[in-house]
Amino acid sequence: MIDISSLNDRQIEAVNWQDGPLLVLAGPGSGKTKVLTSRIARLVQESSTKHFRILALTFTNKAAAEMRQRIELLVPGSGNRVLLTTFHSFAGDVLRQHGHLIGLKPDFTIITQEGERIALLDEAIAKTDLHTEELNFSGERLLPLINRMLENDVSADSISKMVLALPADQQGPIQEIYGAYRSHLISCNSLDFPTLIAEAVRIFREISAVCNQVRRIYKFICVDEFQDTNLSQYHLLTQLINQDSNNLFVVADDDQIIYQWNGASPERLNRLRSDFNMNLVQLPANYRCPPEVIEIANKLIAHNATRSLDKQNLQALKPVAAGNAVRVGGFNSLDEELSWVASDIASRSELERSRCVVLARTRKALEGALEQLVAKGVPAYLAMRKDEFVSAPLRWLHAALRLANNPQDREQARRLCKAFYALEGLQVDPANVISSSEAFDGSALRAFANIALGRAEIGAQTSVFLFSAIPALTDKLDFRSFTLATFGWAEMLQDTAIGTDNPFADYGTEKSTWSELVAEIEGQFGQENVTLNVLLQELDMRSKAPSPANGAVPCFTIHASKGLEFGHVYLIAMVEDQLPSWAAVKKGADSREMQEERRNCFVAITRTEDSLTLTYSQRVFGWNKAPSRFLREMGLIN
Ligand SMILES: Nc1ncnc2c1ncn2[C@@H]1O[C@H](COP(=O)(O)OP(=O)(O)OP(=O)(O)O)[C@@H](O)[C@H]1O
Repeated sequence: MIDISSLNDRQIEAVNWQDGPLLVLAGPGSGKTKVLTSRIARLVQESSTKHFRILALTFTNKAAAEMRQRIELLVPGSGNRVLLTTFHSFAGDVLRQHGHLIGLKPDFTIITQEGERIALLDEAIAKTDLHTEELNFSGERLLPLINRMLENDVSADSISKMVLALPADQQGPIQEIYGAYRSHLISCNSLDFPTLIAEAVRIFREISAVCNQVRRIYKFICVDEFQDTNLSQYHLLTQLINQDSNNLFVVADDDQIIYQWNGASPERLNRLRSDFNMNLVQLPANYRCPPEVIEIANKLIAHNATRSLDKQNLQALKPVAAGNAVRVGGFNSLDEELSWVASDIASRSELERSRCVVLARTRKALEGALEQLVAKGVPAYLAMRKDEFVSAPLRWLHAALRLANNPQDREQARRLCKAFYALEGLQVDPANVISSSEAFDGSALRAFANIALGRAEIGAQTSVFLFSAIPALTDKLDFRSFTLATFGWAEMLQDTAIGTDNPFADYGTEKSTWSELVAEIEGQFGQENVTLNVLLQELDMRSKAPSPANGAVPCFTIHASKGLEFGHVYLIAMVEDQLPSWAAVKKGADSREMQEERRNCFVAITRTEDSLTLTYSQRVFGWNKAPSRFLREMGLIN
């Protein structure tokens, strides 16, 4: 039996929820993750003789990995009964299995770079007969609109309504370009993040056999952080629900919607409640924050008009501790402010320092904070997504694997040759690689090896490596042996490397990141199910940023801090035009944008376990700024 004795009554009610739809409307720090993982563990344990599976959808790989670990601890060996994954990864899985029904091959490529998406959109526009010069259309100009259409799951049926807001002469062309972009991606066997979801929805909608199969397998569906779903993700979810049982368990907090710009919306929660007639359990008890923080959080969020009408106030369960749990500091300039913050963090013991975080609405303010921390000898880092590896050995490995998977990929041939030059100092022309690949059954990778091996300047170690590893990879697609062989080769080159241009900078860190990511993917799918395609697609969905050094102080945007908790929170640059943002201030006090900014502030302050420090300055980036209106709304300044 799962031990739920430490849970409160409402948490227990949610954990023991059996069939039918339930919305767990819960504030920050109320144990949402605990409830979700305990319920899944209980369902698995109580149905050990059954074969159905449970699907749990999250928004980040990190959240999915953490929950998988927690469930594994509660019910060891539960991996084959539970699929804990992100919306995008789930859609990728569906498309690998069923994408052939819409003309997609299982080894499709995921496009993560904005520039590549723009180029594909330009190609799609060129394929139409439209005179786009007159309309001043380009991929760069249209991509944001196409994104919005994809986030809103615009289909062939609904598109004419969606484009009504555009000038009359643009409506027809935009409809055509939207269709052309989706078809072009499929003809290139490529998808970007929004089309991953959109094409999975299309399969479910158009091919009922697929939809029914998925509904039969997944008897229970759970969603974490539902408030972040855009319409397209919502449609994906609704297709999965078996209408007879409606076993949908959703955890959400409408006060933590901070992805409105990405298609999330406060109305979606209301729609869910009416579409599925959801039962409701609220978790207002907060185990994380000091009562002083809860008091200001309640005051702040009460100013938002679009909350669920029946939403209960947060209740503080932590006792009041000695000392000030909330501090406010006003300064003359941002430099002075950040210098004070860095000194305050530096003055803490090593242990307490490692429990600190610096939060800001924008990266620019965080860069200043990082500089000040480092100057005061405090190890710190800026969290950011890293889409591609940068060290030459990892770039070479990644390009080689991508080329093995997609033998005629010109871009990967170019990257392979570039990384090879950095490592071996030998120039191979990518155009030559592609044009000579016909003689190697279309394999650009074998053509590359043939050209490189024919060059007199090639080193003996590289020769041996290419001669044995490339055919082994292209024949069996065994990425594990190839990875080991590549690391071995790279390390031999590293030992003899000379010169100042170091192609091995970051190699050690990136090698560890590679291994961690592969282990995470194998943990999600089971080692035997991770083929080369699965590996590459899942790698594309993950950040390649290294794990931070132990004890280093994170400098996070508020968005990056979502779902996390920290001993001491420093929320900096609390001025108008930063938090709230300039765009929200321009839209006005009652705008949707201003409410989203208020939720940003709410998310930031509720990360606090022990102490919260809010700082602002008169001069920020050279401009005079007023203190944030949120400080007043929280009752912290007059
Ligand atoms: N019944 C409980 N008794 C004691 N501590 C609890 C209980 N439930 C949750 N907690 C603690 O409260 C903290 C917050 O829990 P959790 O991380 O699950 O919050 P959350 O609701 O997912 O928060 P957020 O919305 O901010 O991401 C954790 O440290 C957790 O251990």
